[in-house]
Amino acid sequence: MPTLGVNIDHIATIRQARRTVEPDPVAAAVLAELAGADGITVHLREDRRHIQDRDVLLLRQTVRSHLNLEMAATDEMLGIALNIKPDYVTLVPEKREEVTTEGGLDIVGQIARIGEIVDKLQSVGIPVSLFIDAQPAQIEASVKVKAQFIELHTGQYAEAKNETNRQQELAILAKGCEQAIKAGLRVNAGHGLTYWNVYPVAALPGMEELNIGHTIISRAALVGIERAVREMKQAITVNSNHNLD
Ligand SMILES: CC(=O)[C@@H](O)[C@H](O)COP(=O)(O)O
Ligand SMILES: NCC(=O)COP(=O)(O)O
Repeated sequence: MPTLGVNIDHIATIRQARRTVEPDPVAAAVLAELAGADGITVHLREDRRHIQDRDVLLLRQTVRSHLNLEMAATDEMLGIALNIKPDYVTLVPEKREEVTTEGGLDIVGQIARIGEIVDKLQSVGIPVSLFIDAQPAQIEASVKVKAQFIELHTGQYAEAKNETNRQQELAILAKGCEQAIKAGLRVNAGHGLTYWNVYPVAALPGMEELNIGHTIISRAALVGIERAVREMKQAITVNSNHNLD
């Protein structure tokens, strides 16, 4: 069964909604690791809508499992990655206007540029994963640029409108996973996975790691609300510094 990389972007989304200091993704990463996360994933977007540079710097020092830095294939991000040296980098496509990552990275269409970035990162010992759709040509191109990993974009599977469509998307992922492993790539997957749809993807032969964020942070907000309200009632009633852990 694959390991779990917990994406903590949406802890930062809540913080940035108020431009304040809580909740801190660095603290969330510690708690996620204590709960069994095998890795921590953050997406440092060019528009800095959630994760900030400060977060990545601190996470580099505090993460005890492995830190996966998702980033666009730009010179700015390359500079940050070379400086911070995460445990691995996942190159992802990015559009300012999108609500979340909409598709896989087009390796075929920018093979020279991606190859150059993969080389630069790997020359200083940073393994690279490419976030792609499970299309044969994109997988072949990922082999050509010598990436170690791909991360299969599971968004279309997650958004399937009915069971037939879901099975079709799962079959595409299964085929892609098999093709990639045969070609020597290591395979991760993620995007839009939830408690309800994760198992069939986790069960794909050879799948190494699933990166999951939004559904975990959503659930954390709900399962944590009872305690949070109780603690606020306590803080209102007792005139002392509330000792939150
Ligand atoms: C590439 C990818 O799938 C993740 O980056 C995920 O989408 C989280 O990033 P956002 O929360 O910014 O969409
Ligand atoms: N690369 C996918 C990821 O990190 C998490 O995506 P999501 O679970 O927040 O959709």
